[in-house]
Amino acid sequence: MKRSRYVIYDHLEELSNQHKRVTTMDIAESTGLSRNVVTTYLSQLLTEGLVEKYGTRPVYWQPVQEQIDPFAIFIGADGSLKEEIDECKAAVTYPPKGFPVLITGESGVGKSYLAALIHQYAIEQEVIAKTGRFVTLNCADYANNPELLSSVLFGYRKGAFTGADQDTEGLIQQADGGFIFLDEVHRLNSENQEKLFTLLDLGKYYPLGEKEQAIEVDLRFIFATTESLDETLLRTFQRRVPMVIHLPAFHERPIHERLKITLSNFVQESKNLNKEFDLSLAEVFQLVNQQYRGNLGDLKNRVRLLCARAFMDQKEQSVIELGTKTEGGIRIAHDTAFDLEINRLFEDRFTQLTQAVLVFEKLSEMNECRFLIQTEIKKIHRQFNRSDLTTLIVDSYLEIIKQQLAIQRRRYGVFNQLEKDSLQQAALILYLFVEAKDQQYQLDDVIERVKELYPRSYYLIGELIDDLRKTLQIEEKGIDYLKCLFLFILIGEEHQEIEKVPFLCLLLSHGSMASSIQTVVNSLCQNYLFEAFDMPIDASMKQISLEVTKFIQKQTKQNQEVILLFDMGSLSQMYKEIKKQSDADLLVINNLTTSMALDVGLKVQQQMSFKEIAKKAESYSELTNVQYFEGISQNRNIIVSCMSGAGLSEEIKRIMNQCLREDTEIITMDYKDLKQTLSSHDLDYFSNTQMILTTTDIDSFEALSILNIYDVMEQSGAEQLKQLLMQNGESEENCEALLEQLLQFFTLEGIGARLQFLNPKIVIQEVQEIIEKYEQYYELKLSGRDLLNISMHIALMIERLMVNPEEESEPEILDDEKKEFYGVSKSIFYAVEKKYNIAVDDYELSLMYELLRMR
Ligand SMILES: Nc1ncnc2c1ncn2[C@@H]1O[C@H](COP(=O)(O)OP(=O)(O)OP(=O)(O)O)[C@@H](O)[C@H]1O
Repeated sequence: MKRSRYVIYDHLEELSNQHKRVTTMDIAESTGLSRNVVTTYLSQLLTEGLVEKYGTRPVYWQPVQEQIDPFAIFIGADGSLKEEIDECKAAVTYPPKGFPVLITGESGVGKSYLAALIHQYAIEQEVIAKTGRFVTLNCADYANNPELLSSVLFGYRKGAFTGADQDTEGLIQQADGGFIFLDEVHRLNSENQEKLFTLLDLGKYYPLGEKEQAIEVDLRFIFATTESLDETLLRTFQRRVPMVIHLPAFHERPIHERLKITLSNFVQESKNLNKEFDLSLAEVFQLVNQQYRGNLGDLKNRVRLLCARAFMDQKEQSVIELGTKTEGGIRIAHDTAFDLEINRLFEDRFTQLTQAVLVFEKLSEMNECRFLIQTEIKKIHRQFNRSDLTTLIVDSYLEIIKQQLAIQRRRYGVFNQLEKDSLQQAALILYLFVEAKDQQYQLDDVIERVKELYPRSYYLIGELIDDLRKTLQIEEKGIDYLKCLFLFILIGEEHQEIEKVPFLCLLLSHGSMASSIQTVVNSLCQNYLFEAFDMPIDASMKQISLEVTKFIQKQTKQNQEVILLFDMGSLSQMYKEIKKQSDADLLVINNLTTSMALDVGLKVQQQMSFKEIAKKAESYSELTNVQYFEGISQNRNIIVSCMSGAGLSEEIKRIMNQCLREDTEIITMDYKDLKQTLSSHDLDYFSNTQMILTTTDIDSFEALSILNIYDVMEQSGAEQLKQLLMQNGESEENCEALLEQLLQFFTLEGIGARLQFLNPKIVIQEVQEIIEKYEQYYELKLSGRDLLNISMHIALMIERLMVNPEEESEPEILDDEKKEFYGVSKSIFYAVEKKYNIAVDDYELSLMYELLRMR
């Protein structure tokens, strides 16, 4: 509910709009609240700076008039031309007198319009008086008569030339206190240029026929040119006019701005003719996607012509139709306005939306998450005004999404369960995304989670958005959030079918056969089974493999089984190329036909196992060859999988690669994937796997050796690892090196993670020396796990004592053994105590004693 004081504000605004001088009593009557309550709220609004008062007895109230930025109506000012507009603003306000601006760009890009807005901005900013004029001159109009131009610009004295019968002031004089805008400035001849430069440099000029008395003026300059700045005159100009603003051609502007420009032209015509238009989107997009020599000016004329013709033919009709609306259309009403306030209202709504609805905990609840998005979108939708241009743009986006969805539906056989309002919601989300500029997105973990939960759906949405991006030329920034929102809205519950498909299935062909087979199979199966790549006729194996690599890289799950059907070429070469990309199972079948793809597709759909599909494929036809590999890798391998994350597994892989024979492949796997792989395959699958190293115990085949990395820190675990490695031909030396490196890594790693101040690399050495001394003195050999434990204890103790020196502890009564231990310890710790300025007291020593005595 709206806060009461804002209700008061609304009433005040309404009363003021009726041109009333509003008193407290007026508001009390209008709201039905008591005078006292109204007074209290008004004072709160006054403090908030939302209202102001004037007069005494009675006091009148009025809403504070917000300063309107004149550039706000310049389409692109808060979008692609934001930087340029900021520069214009700086040129106006730069003390003491701003500086001149040179606007470049093709004909009709908005140079004159921008110049006029700069003038308005200067008035708004009070850097010139309200009476400061905006005087313009197109130098091209006088290009053949420089004398005349000079007289028009600088004025003349009586008798300066034949017919000069009185002193006449020039445009420069008229612009005194304001702006002069010189369009097509490159058409000035050299003499006039000189005069202009003197004026720019000294603020003085001589009218024609005046040699003695220079006239001093205080004016600002804006120049414009359609020429490139390489031209000599313009280079001299640039030295004096440091601020150059380039306006891009219409076709270079982003699509949403081209749409705004085009539609606002129609709105203007609707106003002129006082008629509504039913506009076909095909017509709009034809206009939007064209290049015009005269840019926005030409476009304006084109729209005017179109409207005029249709008006002539359909004068009697209340709504005029423009183009055929088979591909959708939008209604332009004469009161359709481009409401800047509304626009501003939505500016950062996309970020708010993502933050409000992409809640990590809810992501796995498809329905709930979608409901949240829909609720937020509905709230935003309610703020839309039917007569606003924004609505038309959203409608256009809706049509574009519809078209792209139709393409994707044909290709992938999905997007079949769209809810009624989904398209409208997606269009609004897209609108908010496009308008949300310079927003900070900080939900990376959310994206990762969505990718993990819905990998195939995310891929499909990615393809849709890639196509949309091409059509709309939208920015990359934040695109992943758009994908997430689209996924919930457009795929929704359909994800269950999409995610069920367990393999990556690819069709590859020279020419367009792959994509047409893809269309048939995916549409018949009503699911995304196959991705297809049509390759040029002369595509090399390298190009093909590059395409496949790119595709695999786009997938969230990298190690998925791949089924690849292709038309011609060497089967074994294709197999080899693709196998390089992934360790996962691979089935390659050649001589692709539609019925073969359909057969494979159906088997995949029925969740047949990889091996069964591969076996069945062998019987396709005499012409077909099949090669497949089911197994974790063809090489002798060790799988490393740490529950605490890929980083740790990668580190262990690095160490193993350093220490072990080169021909042992170390494969890292996500812990969940490992569990799944173990449960969904038989032992044969792991025939080349020597062992699996994990951080958590997993149940598996008895014949498969699974070792806990932490057990390897123990004597018995270390022995087991060594034995296994040596059975497979690893030298004892390599095994010892590996054990030592692992131990060091875990010690360093564990301690490093816990130490806040000390450098673990240095401390660990000192700690190792301490432990070695104990081992020597007591003739001990500590096992890996104990070593880790005690090293950790000592390192953390050193830091703890540094940061929080302990109070002297109560002396305890010591037996002989302890006495000896304390004595030895004092000398062992001596160096460290000195270095870190700490005192290892009896209490600490008693802990150490306990730790070591237990060994
Ligand atoms: N950013 C914009 N937003 C809205 N309308 C614009 C914008 N830029 C230009 N226009 C409109 O486009 C038309 C052409 O603009 P303008 O005349 O300023 O172009 P120009 O670059 O000065 O052209 P020329 O070089 O031919 O003089 C005008 O009707 C103007 O109102």
